[in-house]
Amino acid sequence: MTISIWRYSHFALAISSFIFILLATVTGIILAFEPISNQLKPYAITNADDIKLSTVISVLQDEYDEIVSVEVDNNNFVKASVFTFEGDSETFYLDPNTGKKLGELEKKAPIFEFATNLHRSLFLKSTGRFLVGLFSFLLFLIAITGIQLIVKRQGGLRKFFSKVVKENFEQYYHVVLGRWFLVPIVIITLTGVYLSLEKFDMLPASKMEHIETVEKQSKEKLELSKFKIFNDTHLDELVTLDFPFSEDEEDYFILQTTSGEFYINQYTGNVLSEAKKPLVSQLSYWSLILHTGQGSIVWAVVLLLACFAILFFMYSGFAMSFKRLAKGSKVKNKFTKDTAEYIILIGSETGHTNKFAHQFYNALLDAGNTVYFSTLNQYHSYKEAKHIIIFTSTYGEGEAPRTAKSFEKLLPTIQQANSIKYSVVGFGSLMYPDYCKYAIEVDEWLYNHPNFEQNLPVFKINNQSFEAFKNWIIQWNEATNQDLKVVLTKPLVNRKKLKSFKVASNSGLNVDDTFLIELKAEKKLKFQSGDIVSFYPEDDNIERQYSVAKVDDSILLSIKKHEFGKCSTLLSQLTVGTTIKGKVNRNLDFHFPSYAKEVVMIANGTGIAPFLGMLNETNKDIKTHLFWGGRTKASLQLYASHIENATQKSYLDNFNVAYSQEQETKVYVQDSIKANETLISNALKNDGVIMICGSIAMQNRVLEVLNTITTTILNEPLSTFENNEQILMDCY
Ligand SMILES: Cc1cc2nc3c(=O)[nH]c(=O)nc-3n(C[C@H](O)[C@H](O)[C@H](O)COP(=O)(O)O)c2cc1C
Repeated sequence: MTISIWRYSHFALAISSFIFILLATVTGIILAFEPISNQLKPYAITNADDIKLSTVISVLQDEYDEIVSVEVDNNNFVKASVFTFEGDSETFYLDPNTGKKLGELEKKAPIFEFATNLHRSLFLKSTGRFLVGLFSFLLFLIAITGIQLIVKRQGGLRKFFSKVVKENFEQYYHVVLGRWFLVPIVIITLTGVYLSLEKFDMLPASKMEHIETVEKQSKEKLELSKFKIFNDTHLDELVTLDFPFSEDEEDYFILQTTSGEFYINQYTGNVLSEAKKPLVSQLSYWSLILHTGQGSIVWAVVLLLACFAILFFMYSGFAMSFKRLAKGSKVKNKFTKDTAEYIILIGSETGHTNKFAHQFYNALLDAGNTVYFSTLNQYHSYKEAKHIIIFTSTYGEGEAPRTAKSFEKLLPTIQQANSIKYSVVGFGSLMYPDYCKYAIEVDEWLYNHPNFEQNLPVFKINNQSFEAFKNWIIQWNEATNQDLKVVLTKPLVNRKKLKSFKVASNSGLNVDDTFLIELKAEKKLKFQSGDIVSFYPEDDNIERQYSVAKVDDSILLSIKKHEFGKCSTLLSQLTVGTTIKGKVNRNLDFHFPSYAKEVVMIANGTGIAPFLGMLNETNKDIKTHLFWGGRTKASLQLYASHIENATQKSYLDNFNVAYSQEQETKVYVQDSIKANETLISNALKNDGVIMICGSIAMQNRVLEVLNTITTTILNEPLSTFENNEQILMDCY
């Protein structure tokens, strides 16, 4: 079954049972507090498996004239019905070790009474009970379809618990919490269904069949505390013990335990007859315990958390669906398919690709072009088209996403009037072995099709990176001689929340127009190398981010000044003592992995910045390698002192530099990586971590080389190590 069918089923089930599940969950939250509060009361016994029934009987015999019954309820409270020496009849909770009364029997609190009725039957008697059973079953199906969705998303059952790609808050925690709470939710729902079936007598008959036992030889009268069965039974097994009604030998003890029922001679202690609890009753008992959390504070807390998780799933599920609909691929086309020169076709499963395609569509329109926007499923003939631009994600295991499923069949059946230039942009994730596979296939089909001519090679974008998208726009502009602009629309920053940073040093520009600037936060600030600092120049308020190195509690940034770059120009001109406002965001995915035995850092240009700080965080026991690519020897001067310092302290074991302009044959950082394939494969094999920081173009080249190394030397695709969190990236 394809992922869309699972998603639709999951969504349809959730929609159809929303109100009932909401009611059941809210009342479930209230009810989870009942066993918790019960377990905090002094009546609950914690060491029931240590206390023998015979002990309880002896202490009760000392304290009272006559015992009628002893009972342990589902809360682990021990109850006794007795006659006192004064002739009064009493029933109370007792301390099983002393026989002393601990308190009167308590009635269920009205709030729990109310919540129980609502939870069990919605105050609708049998109809309500039926509905609750039905919706419990639907919730079970939602959980099962959810498991299937996670398996598909993670790329197989084996990767069920591997790293989850974070697309947004709702999606991330829907999956993460889903993985942790699926088991409790399946248990809650199955036990709920079972209890409903029981109420409707839909379970097989469960009468206990007594079998008389051959009476033991001994007819000797024994004290109760010497009865073997009372010594063998502990309180964790006891349900009730009813004492004989009279002293007549025909009257006997009736002992009910969690496993069965026994009739016991009141003088000899011999078992007269016994019956095993049928499986159906045992399942009913465990269903009740597991569904209500009675008797266990830990399980009751798990149930409580599972109820909160269900509420979160409802919120996040609807939020995701709403966002997906809002991101819909519909655009009000200004031009028809036969009048537009530019045709944008998208393939998307969950709508993330659409925002990039919309930006490109608007940029083309703003530049005065005629554009038509549609999906790959609606591929047609286009009379005036000169360019087709395809934006498509990859789903399942390298398959077409939902809005591209029919494209492969349609393509050979439709003839275009003119030769059309095409460009394919693939959206995918390096966490999957078939990275952007569908986009690559589309590119191949068009390449081999007589109507099409390649304008740009297929371009792959990892995890919806906007920086990578901007890089593709640059390539597009160069290839088509255009100047399209795309901006990532971000909410405006609240300037009052920004922090002040004072410039402690500024190296000035080097031969590559690059500089190092050191900033000190004016107020105390917690940060680490690899975190991100953002600045918002006042004239456009657009966010600019830089990767941070922490050196002596200062923020060290390495920045390239761009000719028309507002922020890089502003920063390059800051003198010592002046201040700038910004904020630091934690970037937990790119912190130094101090748990690893070996770390390989790979960077080009200013991407070296976070590593300059991390070289202070490593130690002699962690093998640390740095691969850096720059233009010339002079480019390295800016960082030389930091690298020498780390080498002297033995924090850096090996520094490998690749210059692209120093000699005739250009050497790039990916070439150094290729030349050191044994070092790289050994590091990965020994659970080492590879960190990559720098340009997207460098990242793509390096990843290709790494993939070749892992597949040829280690027989594993790079995605295996990516899933293992052994590849950390921060590229722009
Ligand atoms: C269940 C699932 C399967 C995926 N399979 C792949 C895959 O095989 N190859 C890949 O490169 N990306 C894969 N991805 C990542 C998506 O292609 C990526 O997140 C993309 O940006 C989603 O865009 P869309 O929402 O427009 O479909 C998968 C994502 C999910 C959730």
